[in-house]
Amino acid sequence: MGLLLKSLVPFVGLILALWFYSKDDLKPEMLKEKRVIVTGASTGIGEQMAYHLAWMGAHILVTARTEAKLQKVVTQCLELGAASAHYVNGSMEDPTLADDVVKRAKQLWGGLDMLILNHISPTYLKYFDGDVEHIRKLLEVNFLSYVAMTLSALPMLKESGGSILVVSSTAGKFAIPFVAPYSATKFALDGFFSSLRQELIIEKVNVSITLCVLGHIDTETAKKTVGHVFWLPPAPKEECALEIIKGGALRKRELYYQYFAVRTSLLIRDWAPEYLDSRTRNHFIVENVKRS
Ligand SMILES: NC(=O)C1=CN([C@@H]2O[C@H](COP(=O)(O)OP(=O)(O)OC[C@H]3O[C@@H](n4cnc5c(N)ncnc54)[C@H](OP(=O)(O)O)[C@@H]3O)[C@@H](O)[C@H]2O)C=CC1
Ligand SMILES: C[C@H](CCC(=O)NCCS(=O)(=O)O)[C@H]1CC[C@H]2[C@@H]3C(=O)C[C@@H]4C[C@H](O)CC[C@]4(C)[C@H]3CC[C@]12C
Repeated sequence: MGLLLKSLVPFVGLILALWFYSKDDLKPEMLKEKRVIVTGASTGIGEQMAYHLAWMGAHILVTARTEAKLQKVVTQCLELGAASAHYVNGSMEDPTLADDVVKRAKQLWGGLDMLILNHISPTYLKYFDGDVEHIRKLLEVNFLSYVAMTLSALPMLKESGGSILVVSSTAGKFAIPFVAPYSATKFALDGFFSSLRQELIIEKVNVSITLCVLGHIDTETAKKTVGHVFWLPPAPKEECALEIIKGGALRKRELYYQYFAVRTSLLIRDWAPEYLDSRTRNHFIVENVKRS
């Protein structure tokens, strides 16, 4: 036992040291003058990403449905130091919008360096009630429009050696109750974009894809939706937004936020899935969850 411990301690030390020194860092200059589209940026994490990109001096194009909110985000981005800031408003339920947004970027800048796919259609947290129309709508907005935007943007991203950031969730990696329709769309994103990443690598195309796996974040929507049913405190949206940009700029394969909670859950998922299922269920106050 003593011998095992003696040989284990330096080994763990070595792993920790390697991890610490291999940590890359984001330099704000990396985003200066970069041409970036952020979807779902009228509020929440998307809005915070737009502000971080602004103080780093990027060119920004934000999208969402609510024009008045987008106008405010654009004004704020310009005040923070964005190289330029514009918006396109519309619903991603409209299958032509994805291409329109990308065309606008081409018209404004002649190219694109980063595509941040972040928008989601509003969803509920409750027992699945058989509402297949809701699943169809979420697939359209949360999944198919991501694919459509990627297809339209790929030629410009190939030219610039750019990046695609796909904002996903722990609910796209393991079983979280009461979000079945939403969870299906996030698992679909992992399947599609992880496969596409493999193809880009095989074809030596210099476009990175970063899948961002987020835990519980303190956006207004999240507070309203889960405040009364989830025990664990949420993490700050401002820090989360910065970590996403950092992960994309450093061309990471996947980004986890909050890092330790999410990575630990993923480790448990592969080795003791039943334990992860029951631990996750225990984080919910099920008495407060609606049935329909
Ligand atoms: N908050 C959390 O706890 C977690 C969030 N995530 C992920 O982070 C990302 C951002 O989440 P969060 O900031 O909380 O979400 P918010 O609800 O705060 O923001 C969603 C954004 O999407 C836009 N949107 C909604 N419907 C449509 C539509 N039909 N077409 C186009 N845009 C639309 C909204 O603007 P408008 O209404 O004006 O259209 C808004 O800008 C999402 O991908 C989410 O899955 C992942 C894990 C946890
Ligand atoms: C509360 C969920 C996070 C669970 C988690 O990651 N826990 C840490 C791991 S552990 O439990 O094993 O320790 C949130 C995961 C998915 C979120 C939902 C989501 O992403 C979609 C909506 C987004 C919207 O902005 C807010 C409401 C959501 C339904 C959101 C609610 C919180 C989650 C269920």
